[in-house]
Amino acid sequence: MRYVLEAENVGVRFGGVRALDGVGLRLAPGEVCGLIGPNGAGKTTFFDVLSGIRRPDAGRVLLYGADITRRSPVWRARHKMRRTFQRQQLFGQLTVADNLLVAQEWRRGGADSERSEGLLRDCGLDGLSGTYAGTLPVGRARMLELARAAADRPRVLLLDEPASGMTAQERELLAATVRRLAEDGCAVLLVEHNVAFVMELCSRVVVLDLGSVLAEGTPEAIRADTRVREAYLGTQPPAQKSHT
Ligand SMILES: Nc1ncnc2c1ncn2[C@@H]1O[C@H](COP(=O)(O)OP(=O)(O)OP(=O)(O)O)[C@@H](O)[C@H]1O
Repeated sequence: MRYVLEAENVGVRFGGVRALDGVGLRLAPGEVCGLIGPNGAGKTTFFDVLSGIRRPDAGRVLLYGADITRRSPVWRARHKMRRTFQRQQLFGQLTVADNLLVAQEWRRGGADSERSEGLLRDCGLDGLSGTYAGTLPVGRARMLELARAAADRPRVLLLDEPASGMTAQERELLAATVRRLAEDGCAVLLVEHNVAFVMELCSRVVVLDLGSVLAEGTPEAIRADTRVREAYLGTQPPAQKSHT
């Protein structure tokens, strides 16, 4: 099996805090993998390491088997890795269509209007291409972030809380779009507090706790894992209604 993205033994310290300690993860092409865990487990720090925003104190990150640990976020983006953030990072003063155009043209790749139109349709944004991104309601803005991240046909997508602030209907659209991207071969890793959403969408789930991988497996195996229930799932609100 040739993995798209691999993390080996990743460690990050903030002073005396071990944010990550010996974390490993492998993503296969076309896989949708969920990363869950309690607040402070290290999920965002791990995303920062994978996307090149933070250099780990230990361990390596590999893209198609090549060590990219010291490569910049821009280098990674050029090599088809894309990430979204917990906080929205859209160009609010540009239209929906121009947000996608920028995502395609920044590396002088040229516009791919067919791709843009397809994504806008998939993301429920057709008809809004002339709208300023800054005026979109939160769920739509999140979908635009996904569309923008996907505009340049990434091989790896790292999505940080993509469903937060979305209605149930928007979450369905999000799930369908992520599935479609994965069917095209893109490997997707998503951090998400809405566990029901993760369990529904992902074929594999990794649980981080206190900076280490506590468990990894199918959604069924993770739900049944006593350690996961004790560390995390037991503390989840019933049916994750807090994120509707
Ligand atoms: N810049 C920083 N300086 C110091 N400590 C930090 C920094 N960033 C994160 N930490 C600490 O590292 C640990 C992991 O934090 P991180 O934000 O990665 O967790 P998380 O799983 O993403 O949490 P959340 O679900 O709340 O977003 C926590 O103990 C946090 O307090």
